[in-house]
Amino acid sequence: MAAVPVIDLGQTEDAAAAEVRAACTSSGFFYVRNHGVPAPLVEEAFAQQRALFGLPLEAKMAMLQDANNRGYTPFREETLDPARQAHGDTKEGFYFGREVPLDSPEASKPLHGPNQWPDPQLLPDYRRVTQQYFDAMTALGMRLLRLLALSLELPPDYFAPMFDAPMLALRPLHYSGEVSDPGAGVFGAGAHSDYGMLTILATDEVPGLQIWLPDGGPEAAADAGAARGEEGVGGRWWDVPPQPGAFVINLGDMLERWTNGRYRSTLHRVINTTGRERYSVAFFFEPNFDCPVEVLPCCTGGVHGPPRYPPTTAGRHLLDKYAATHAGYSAPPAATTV
Ligand SMILES: O=C(O)CCC(=O)C(=O)O
Ligand SMILES: [Fe+2]
Repeated sequence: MAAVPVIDLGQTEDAAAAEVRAACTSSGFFYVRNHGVPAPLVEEAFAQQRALFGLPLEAKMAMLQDANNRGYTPFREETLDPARQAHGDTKEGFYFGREVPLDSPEASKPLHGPNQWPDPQLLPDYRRVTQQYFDAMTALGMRLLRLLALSLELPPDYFAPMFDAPMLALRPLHYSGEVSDPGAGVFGAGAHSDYGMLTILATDEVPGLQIWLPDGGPEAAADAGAARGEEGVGGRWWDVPPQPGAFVINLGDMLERWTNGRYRSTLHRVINTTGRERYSVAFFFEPNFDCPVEVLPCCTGGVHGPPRYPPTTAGRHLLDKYAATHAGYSAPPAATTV
């Protein structure tokens, strides 16, 4: 079993779903190819992100991350693994969400609102290209939802109504050339698991992404069932090398919770071993803010055991996670969001 298998989305949904199930219950990461997102669109989107990060610092600081989690996060602002990091991640990033106009009723929900787009005089094509890429990621996310549902032996459209007003975040990232030093607590991105349901990641050709798997690799992870490995104990970091033309898909904590731990939200990190700068674009694909997240009936009882998590909502789950890792962010109290 490859640590991170490549799944061909050109095959039948049933065949792809079987491979998705194997990946989700073992490493929690897989690549997809034949995904239908045109290569020139990915290239254009990367060119626009490079231009965005190339703007003067004042222009980026003018777009600083707002209360809805949209905008710029400077170098070292985010500390994904506070216990092991000497300082924040050696990366800068932006968040762009689903565009929600201020006069829309949705704008009153936390994490919803208008985006902070760069000045069109500086980057005339940025918004058009990035929105097109965002829409392509959304469509791919909807396809992956069908495979996930089938992989859990649910009807293929099971999750669709939970994604009719989804929380979506495109996150271009730029890692500096600073070489990481794990022993000294210096990381491109500290070890973390993603918060939400699904992440669709595109990277450039510079390596750096790693996942934590127990000794014995993905088979051992599958055998461990819902038990989560702990960094430093009985496992090691495995490289997830760039694969031209493919996206890296991984599962987040919300899906792990929904599946009662059957599907894995795997610890991962980015280290710089080359001294080169690196660009990646993550897309976080999450359900409607009010969507209940409660252990699925197919993942409890019998061998799956009783529910390990109390019910929550997608919005509450994300707000709690953001508050734990962003220096400048504090979640509104629970009473205002559920
Ligand atoms: O840049 C990467 O390869 C990974 C980024 C990541 O893990 C994240 O943004 O959650
Ligand atoms: Fe991540």
